[in-house]
Parts: sequence; structure tokens; C-alpha cells
Amino acid sequence: MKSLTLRRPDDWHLHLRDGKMLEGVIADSARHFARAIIMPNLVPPVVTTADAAAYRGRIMAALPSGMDFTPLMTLYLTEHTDPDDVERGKADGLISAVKLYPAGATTNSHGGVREMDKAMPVLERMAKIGLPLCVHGEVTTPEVDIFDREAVFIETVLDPLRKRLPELKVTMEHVTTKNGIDYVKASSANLAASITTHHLIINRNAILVGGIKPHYYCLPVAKREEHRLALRAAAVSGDARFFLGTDSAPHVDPLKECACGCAGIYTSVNTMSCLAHVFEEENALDRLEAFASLNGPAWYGLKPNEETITLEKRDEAVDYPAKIETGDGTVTVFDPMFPLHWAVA
Ligand SMILES: NC(=O)N[C@@H](CC(=O)O)C(=O)O
Ligand SMILES: [Zn+2]
Ligand SMILES: [Zn+2]
Repeated sequence: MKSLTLRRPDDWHLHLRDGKMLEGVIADSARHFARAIIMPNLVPPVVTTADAAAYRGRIMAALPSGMDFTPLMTLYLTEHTDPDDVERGKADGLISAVKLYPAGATTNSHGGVREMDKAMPVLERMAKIGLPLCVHGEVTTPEVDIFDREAVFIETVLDPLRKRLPELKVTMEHVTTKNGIDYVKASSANLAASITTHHLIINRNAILVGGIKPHYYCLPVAKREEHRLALRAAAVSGDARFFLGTDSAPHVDPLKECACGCAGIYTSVNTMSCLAHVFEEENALDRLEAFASLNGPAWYGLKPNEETITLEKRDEAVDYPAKIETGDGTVTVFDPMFPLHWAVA
């Protein structure tokens, strides 16, 4: 049996939600991941350090006893975010990043930023104190095709912002295009990107061929095959600017399987099995540790985890639930459309 031991991974982009959903999903992340950057797009969003402290308390209360997991909190950037509050949050060790959602770009983002100018005071402060900005990198203007929204964001929002404030550390989250990969590679400093599990596996056919498949719909939406191949090449390259952020985003089935289904794919359950499969296909199992366990902590200024996990390749396909039950309802687990043979021992 093949096996692979690596430092315990972290998830640099995770939606844990709140209340009963939080209780239903947290163990799926804590089982394999030591830490995760927790997205602030709750309803209402996590906008102040007081909100983040309270949310962290709810996460720790929901964590089953005996599980070891550290949530790294983020604030949802608004046009009214107070730079002093952000600086205090970083100084207290509570806040790991601030998240930019262009207004209307994705799930629960209507309170996001409309005019970048209004966010400049807080962005300037973040540049000064070395606090990263995480971005959902899509424009929302209706004229721009949904498949082009990331590329247009880079040209019209991100690049001008980085030229205006080169000291600001920016994480391009869930990058989905070759344009995004090339943009990160061309930068000399202060730019990195997270890549999801599912964008390494699906292209847009998964959503649209043979009938509409809501459980493959997420934002940014999966793109053409050439983009998936660029993401895979970057993920397995060992380049320290690319690391795992699952963007595992649970929604209950009735909110996915309907006339206007929510965006989000739930991958916390089988992410490590899927990644081992992908890295083996790319003959890069020796670089999985960099992607899942080393590059992210280095970017966020943290030490890699001391503990390890071992992945084993089994002859028979690994069993994992197709759906999980939460107090809010059933959530469908990501189906990579091939059998998984790698399991976390
Ligand atoms: N990725 C998604 O499709 N959905 C996320 C929001 C996000 O990360 O954009 C969610 O909160 O459901
Ligand atoms: Zn997003
Ligand atoms: Zn997300």
C-alpha cells in the first residue's frame, strides 16, 4: 500500500456558517485541518472585531470536545470599516485578514464594497501593519460575462489597487483562471492565491453537460478546461505563492436544488482524498505538502503545523457520505466523479 505522510494541512478559505449548520459541519474540517481562515459572510456579516470575537466563541463552542482546531478570523470589509478597530484586532491576535467582497459578487455580499475609494483609509492601514487583504476577485457589472469576471477584476480593480498601494499584501482567493495564475506569477511581491479542491477537478462542463447540476455551481464559476489545467499546474508546481483554500461552502439541498440555486460546493469531507488523487495524477505527490501544509502558513506569517497526517492509497474505493445531515437540513458532499482511493489514516 502506498502511503504519504505530511504536516497536518490548513484550509486558507473556509465557510463554517453559524448556528446548527456550524455544528453540523465543523468536525468535517477539524478532522483533517489544524487551522482555517474563516469567511465572514454571515447574515449579518462579521464586520467588527467584536463580531469576530463573538463568532470565534461560537465556533469554539461548536467544536466537539477532544478536537483540536484553530479558527483564524477575518473581517468583512465595508465602506465604513474602522481602521483603528482593524489594527486592534490584529494586535490582539484575533484578526488574520480582511475580506473584500465586491458588492453583489457572491453569497451574502450585498453589504460589500461599491467604491474602492471609500475603503482606502482601512486598506492603507492594513498595508502599514502588514495585514493581508483577501479578495473575492470578480467584478459585478452586468455587462461583463460571468466567465470573464475574474479576468476583468484583475485588470480593472486589482491591478490598479496594487499599483496604488504596492505594500498591501493581497490573497486572490479561489483563483479560477489562467489569467489569475499568470497575474500572480508575474508579480514580484505581496501577492498570493488560494486554489480550491473542486476547481482542480471540474471545468464548466460539470455544471452544464447532460442537464444542469447545481452541486457543481459555485462562484467564481468553474471555467474552461484550459483554465483548470493552469490551476493544476500552479498547485502542483511547489511555487510558494499558491496554496489550498477549499472554499468549502455548505448550503442545504433545497437551496441548491431550486429555480435560483445558491453558489457553493461542500468539500470538507473528502478534500484530502481528492487532492491526493490529483497530485498523484500529476506525478507530484511530493509537492502536496507544500500546497496543503507549508505555503499557506508561510504567506500568513505562521509556522507550519508540527503534527502530521498520513494518507494511504487503498485498493478498494474509499467510502465517504454522499450527503451529511445537519440541524438545518441535508448538505450534498462534492462528488469528484471518479472513485477515491486515498484516505486519511
Ligand atoms: N464560493 C461560493 O460559491 N460560495 C460562497 C461564497 C464565496 O466564496 O464566494 C458561499 O458563502 O456560499
Ligand atoms: Zn468568494
Ligand atoms: Zn468562499
